[in-house]
Amino acid sequence: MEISVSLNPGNDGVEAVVVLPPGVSSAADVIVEVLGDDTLLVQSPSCAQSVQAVLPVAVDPDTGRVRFKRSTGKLIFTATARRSTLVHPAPPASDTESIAAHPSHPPDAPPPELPPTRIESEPHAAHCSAAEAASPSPRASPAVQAASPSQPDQLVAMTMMGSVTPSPGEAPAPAAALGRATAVTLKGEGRHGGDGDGSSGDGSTGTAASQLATGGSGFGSAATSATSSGATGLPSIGGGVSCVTGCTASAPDNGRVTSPPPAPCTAAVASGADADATTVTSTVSTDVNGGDDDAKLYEEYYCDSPPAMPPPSRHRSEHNGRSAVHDAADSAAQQSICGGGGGGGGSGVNAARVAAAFEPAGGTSSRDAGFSFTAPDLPPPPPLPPGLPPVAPPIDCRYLSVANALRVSAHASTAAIAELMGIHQRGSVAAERRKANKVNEILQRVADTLDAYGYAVLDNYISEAAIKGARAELKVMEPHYSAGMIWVGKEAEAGAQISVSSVRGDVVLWLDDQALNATAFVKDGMLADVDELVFEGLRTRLPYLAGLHRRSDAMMAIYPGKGARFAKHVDNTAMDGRRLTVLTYLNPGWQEQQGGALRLFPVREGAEGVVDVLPLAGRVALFLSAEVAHEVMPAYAPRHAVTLWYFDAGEHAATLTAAKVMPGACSRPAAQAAATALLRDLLADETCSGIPATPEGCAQLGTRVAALDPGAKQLLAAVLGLPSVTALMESMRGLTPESLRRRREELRNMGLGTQHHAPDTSAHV
Ligand SMILES: O=C(O)CCC(=O)C(=O)O
Ligand SMILES: [Fe+2]
Repeated sequence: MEISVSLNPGNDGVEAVVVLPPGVSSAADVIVEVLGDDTLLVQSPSCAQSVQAVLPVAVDPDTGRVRFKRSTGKLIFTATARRSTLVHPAPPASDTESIAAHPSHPPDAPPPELPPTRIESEPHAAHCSAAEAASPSPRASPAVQAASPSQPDQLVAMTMMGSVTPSPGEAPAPAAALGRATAVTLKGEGRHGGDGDGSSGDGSTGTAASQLATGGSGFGSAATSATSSGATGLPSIGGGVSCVTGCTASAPDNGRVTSPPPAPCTAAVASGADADATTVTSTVSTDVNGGDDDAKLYEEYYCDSPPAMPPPSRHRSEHNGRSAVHDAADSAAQQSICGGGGGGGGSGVNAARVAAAFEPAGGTSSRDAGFSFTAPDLPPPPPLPPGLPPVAPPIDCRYLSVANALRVSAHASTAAIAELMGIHQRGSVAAERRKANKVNEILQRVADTLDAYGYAVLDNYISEAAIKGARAELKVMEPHYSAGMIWVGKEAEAGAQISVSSVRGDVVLWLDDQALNATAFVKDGMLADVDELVFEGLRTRLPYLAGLHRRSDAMMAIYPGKGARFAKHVDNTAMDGRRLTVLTYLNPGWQEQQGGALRLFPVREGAEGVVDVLPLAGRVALFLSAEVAHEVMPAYAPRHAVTLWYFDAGEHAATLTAAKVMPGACSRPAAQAAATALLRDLLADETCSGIPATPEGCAQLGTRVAALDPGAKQLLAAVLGLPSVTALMESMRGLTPESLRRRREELRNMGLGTQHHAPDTSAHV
């Protein structure tokens, strides 16, 4: 007999009844985890079985509880629903021209009706019947309760590496000033070497920044005000990370409204334990990921990524000794934590811990009871204008896509459709006017949406042909992708650049304009259209975008699946010039159960506080870089996206000027490597760090820190948010086993790292 799981959705969460196979007689022999927030993983190492079941509501993994009912021999897992709102694709525009471009939506088919807080979903292509049976209909989907505002959120300071593309006529930034660690660009020698080290003394601006401090429990007992990381002082892309407690508290409780979550396709209806519950059974854990290519990519870049199957909960090892399966999983987890060898800068850093070395100093925002989302100098965002739905309806931009297609040859097939649609009638004044009006109307809707909500979702903006072509072009470049880098440190120049896959699990490739010339679909079919949208469509319509003058290089990103994610962050907390973040998704056939949603945390009063945006092919998501916190939910299939940031001329110029006048701290590669290696050991799990939380361990740590060269010490101090090397040495002297342990525990509790998705199993009986 196999493990089977019956799912019982309730109004405020879900209950899963797990029927154990014979021989498994205690909860202690079973490991229950939540993957992402909607997949339950039940493992029985003793009988080498595991089952995944897609939960009918997204749950908050931290609320998960497992009870064992001796009377029935069943495990009962319960978790509270997470409140978020999934953005479903925009329905096709109802105008006949757009409809004509949708062979699947004949002109006489009425567009689906829109409920106030969401967009009706187009039916999923391939639902398993089990899923259908197991899940309530979207309309019947229960409203779920608000995420607990008391739940601690995380604050991480990190900055993504990046680069900017100068405007035409503008001199490119000097290579050293770019400060990229492993940003790889296919072309452009000199500017885009693999190790831009930023060592030439470009400093960080120290301009507006979130107040971060180390807190009192570990290193640096004196809370220090440290400047949030960012690409301050650099044309490289920065992004401080602020996660905010209570960000959803004021939003109306509209619930997460989703389509029926399809079960993994190996699921089958089984006669379950409880007659009144639908049972979803599967014999093995399923992996919706793609094929060998992805596995290879994963292996190549993700030796420290969360494993496909999260490590077993701590409960088991604490109470029940170890089993072979557990050992294997743990060793995978440890590998994920410890990563490869020393050196620093490599993928072996337990960066979740490193990144989490920052703690919130406390409330700094007048707007929120918790922490500041935004750069402090920004005015509070305006409330949502009355009468608008709490979630910005996605805007169907197929018409724009087709109109854009007329400009470029890459769109041959959509251009043909345009011809058919009658908008490509050269010489017809009426047609041109009609087209211009229509384009204007859609662009205005985009601008109004962005203005009202701080974000906008555009569906079908990039044509299928362009997506297909771009994917083919990018496939060729895949060997050049490398792990996404983040800055960890109070100042971009003083922090370490490390690969932190548990925080940022993508691999990226930066394409500057020169490299883009080697592409057709990416450049002309995609990015030209996005530039057009921003510079022509939005810059003229929104006053605070009027200063947009250039954009970053294109950051092509792949999340290889296996739970790769990007932790919650705000792109620009350091006033580095970035005003608008634009994401383009390239994932045909993306399914909800594959995860990978862009989760937005808009802060407009009256708007829904959490919105999930699936990375659907052709979809473009825009948001204000300094306002909207966001994260990429764990992706269980390869997820392709392009990120562009658009810079405000004034803010950007100030950043660049400051970079020139403020010589930075040391970021020489050797110092960085040494600091990063120590950080890894310092913050990694005790089991693999080699620095136990004992008096000897603390002493050892102190000795190692003392032995670092001054540059490395300076980096370490910066990364830990300490004001000086002296403060670092003091904090080492004051370190106790208890404070070291506590710090590590805090890091775990911050939700980063391998324990993130583990429900609390302490209620085992
Ligand atoms: O890929 C996404 O949806 C978001 C990526 C992101 O947050 C970033 O690149 O800063
Ligand atoms: Fe971001």
